Amino acid sequence: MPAIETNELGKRFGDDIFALDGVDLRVKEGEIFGFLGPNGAGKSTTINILLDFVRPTSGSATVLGMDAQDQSQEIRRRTGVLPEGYQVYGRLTGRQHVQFVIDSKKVDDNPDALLERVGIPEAADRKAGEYSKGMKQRLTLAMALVGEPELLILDEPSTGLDPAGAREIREIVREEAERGATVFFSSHIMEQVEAVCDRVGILRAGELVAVDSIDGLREAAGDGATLRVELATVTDDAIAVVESVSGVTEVRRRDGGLTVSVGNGSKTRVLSALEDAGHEVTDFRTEETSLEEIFMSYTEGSR
Ligand SMILES: Nc1ncnc2c1ncn2[C@@H]1O[C@H](COP(=O)(O)OP(=O)(O)OP(=O)(O)O)[C@@H](O)[C@H]1O
Repeated sequence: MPAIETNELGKRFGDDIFALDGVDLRVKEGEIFGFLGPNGAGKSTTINILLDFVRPTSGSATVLGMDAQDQSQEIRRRTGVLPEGYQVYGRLTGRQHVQFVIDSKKVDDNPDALLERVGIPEAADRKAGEYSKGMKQRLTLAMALVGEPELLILDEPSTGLDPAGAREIREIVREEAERGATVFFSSHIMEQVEAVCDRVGILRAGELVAVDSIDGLREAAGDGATLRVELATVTDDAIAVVESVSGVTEVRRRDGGLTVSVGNGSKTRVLSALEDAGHEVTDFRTEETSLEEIFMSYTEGSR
């Protein structure tokens, strides 16, 4: 049974905003799934439908094998959610927030242990209205972790966090997956996604344009690569030589060398063209396509 499944899911706002258009998504049990897409692609709308905060206009969705609309209460009981833009209750303390979720889920977690886990134990007795943005985000994560949920749905969990906070989130996500939970999270931070996700889905203008492991996406993106060429001296002539090699799509001067985007088969031609023109190449290596480049290729309309 998939942890999340949508069938031809569609959502229209008003007459002409198609937030989702026939999305078929399957998230396997136990995996860490990154849900990517540019602003307005429909990520939050999808998440809101899974949790029955928003009703679809077509298609259907199941979460943990249950219908997202008919069994939403049971889904929310078994799911930990970090919603986008969660507003804290300014007058309640951090501990009271977590205790509230503990009580509503009828579990007996220790709120202080959860606040400790997300890195804000010393703020337990302070009013959440006084928390910084990152502290509020950490508090919201602690609330999502209550009751060891089978599924975690995190909408932009790293928003507002400093680098240490982002790393802690990655650790928590991994720990949760090791415990057996499925983690579904949306993010714009590609390094974060690349570091923890088993698979990613890329949404673009309401349509799912790719679903695969990052390596799978890299393969599908073709044989294009980025070359790093170190030269004894970088000159305009060297740049012109590289630009004239067939298959080269972009040449950038960076630090003491060149960063070159090339298609399949052009790598060695770049090297020989430079040497033929009398330029001394001191180092030459291929860089892996980053998730960010893959993301851009799917979402900028270039494929
Ligand atoms: N309540 C609403 N009323 C009208 N349009 C809406 C509503 N909620 C979302 N939309 C529209 O649906 C589309 C998808 O929005 P959504 O918030 O799902 O995108 P997103 O991928 O989560 O974006 P972001 O990365 O900016 O959070 C956008 O065009 C948005 O304006």
